[in-house]
Amino acid sequence: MTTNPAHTALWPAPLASGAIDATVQVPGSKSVTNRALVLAALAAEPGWLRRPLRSRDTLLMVGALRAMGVGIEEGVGPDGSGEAWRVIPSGLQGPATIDVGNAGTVMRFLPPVAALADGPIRFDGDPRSYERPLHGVIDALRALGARIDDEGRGALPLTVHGGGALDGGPVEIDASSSSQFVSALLLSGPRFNQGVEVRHTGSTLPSMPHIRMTVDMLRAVGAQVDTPESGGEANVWRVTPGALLGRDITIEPDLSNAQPFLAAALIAGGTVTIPDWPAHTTQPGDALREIFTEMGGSCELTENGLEFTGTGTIHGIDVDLGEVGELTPGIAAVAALADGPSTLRGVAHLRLHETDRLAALTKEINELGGDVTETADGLHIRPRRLHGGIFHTYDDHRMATAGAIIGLAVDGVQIENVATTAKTLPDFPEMWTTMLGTDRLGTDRP
Ligand SMILES: O=C(O)C1=C[C@@H](OP(=O)(O)O)[C@@H](O)[C@H](O)C1
Ligand SMILES: C=C(OP(=O)(O)O)C(=O)O
Repeated sequence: MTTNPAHTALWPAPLASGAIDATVQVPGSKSVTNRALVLAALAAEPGWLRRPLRSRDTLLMVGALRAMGVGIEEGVGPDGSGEAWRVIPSGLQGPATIDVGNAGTVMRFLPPVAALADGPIRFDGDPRSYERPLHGVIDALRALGARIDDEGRGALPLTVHGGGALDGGPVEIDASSSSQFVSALLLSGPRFNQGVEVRHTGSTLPSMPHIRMTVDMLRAVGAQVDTPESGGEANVWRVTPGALLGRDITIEPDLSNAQPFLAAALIAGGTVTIPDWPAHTTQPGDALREIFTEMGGSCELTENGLEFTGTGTIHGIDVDLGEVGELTPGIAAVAALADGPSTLRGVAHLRLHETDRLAALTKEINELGGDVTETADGLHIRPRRLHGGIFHTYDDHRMATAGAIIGLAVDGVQIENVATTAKTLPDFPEMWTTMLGTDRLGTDRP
């Protein structure tokens, strides 16, 4: 949880001056875009991604796949509508160097792809990427036949010495620190000689919706995925070897990135509409409909999208966020403004996200006068009257949006390095001020 001295620019978070009435078009999902890119790159024929997210994490994925020889071209979709990427798979080649930035999806989903390449693929990234768990992917790939040189670190930086193919087969992993270990092995599984059977052996498994997203998206491109022992929640996934189809897919809006805008209606009152909210989705952000309703809002899925209405009165909540961990910073920010205490549970693994999110939220909310304590697996938040001050973000996009949420109700909040939102939502500051009808200084537009 270190502050990057290069990123000390301060952004005055605008106060909400009244009830909000806005429609906010949220760009594509990071998680869906990066899975779609990997699956298209591994397919046996070209495919299309329409309305992909263009942000740091997805452009890193594009750059990495291109470095291994995959063609990714700008274009319009086959029906002529919307911006799109055309992905043209090819024999994966090294040598190549891949910058993972601080993208969990890139650092975890691509080593299995690299194991299928011909030649060495070097992985490096931001300093924080060295600290994020990767051992589950490294150990599993070795067990499945890959050669990886990590100089004993069990983490980045490392080199995967791709042999052009991988045996695959059964493998056990402990994915309690990140569901992305499971997703990573499943996504490339159809291309392993024997497919893959992943058994999770740890006691907890976060972010199940993201694993369901992986399974659904694999099936949508023709892969066979079975969950043999799924009496309760699945902990074994079997992927049969086989060719993947090149599809034409439209990326759903990022529902986790819709969070700050929905939160704005909750805090300021009024209605925020998010067009194209999917009726059925594996995205964890869909849980916001229930969570933010319990916290005082109401919502309706209409032909315009999700219409979410708040009154300005916010209730505390006691909730297990283990399945939807990436929503925690935004929920914590709203909870700090509620009329009663909140307990957020099931998210110990957030200590190893972009930053230690439990420590960062505690410190930053408390520095504004709040009363947050860390628990073994989450946060207790007792709302207090907050005051202005600098809200540090630790290179974490969701810390920046959490600070902006608090700034709606608290005068004088300044977000350090709001540009870190570029990880998944590069236009956040402009989208935010447009929604509020204010300019950068928080003054009303004529
Ligand atoms: O697979 C994915 O796209 C993601 C899985 C989750 O990771 P963890 O299981 O590591 O929390 C989530 O927090 C992350 O933002 C995206
Ligand atoms: C945890 C997150 O990202 P990553 O994909 O880098 O794990 C996140 O976006 O909240």
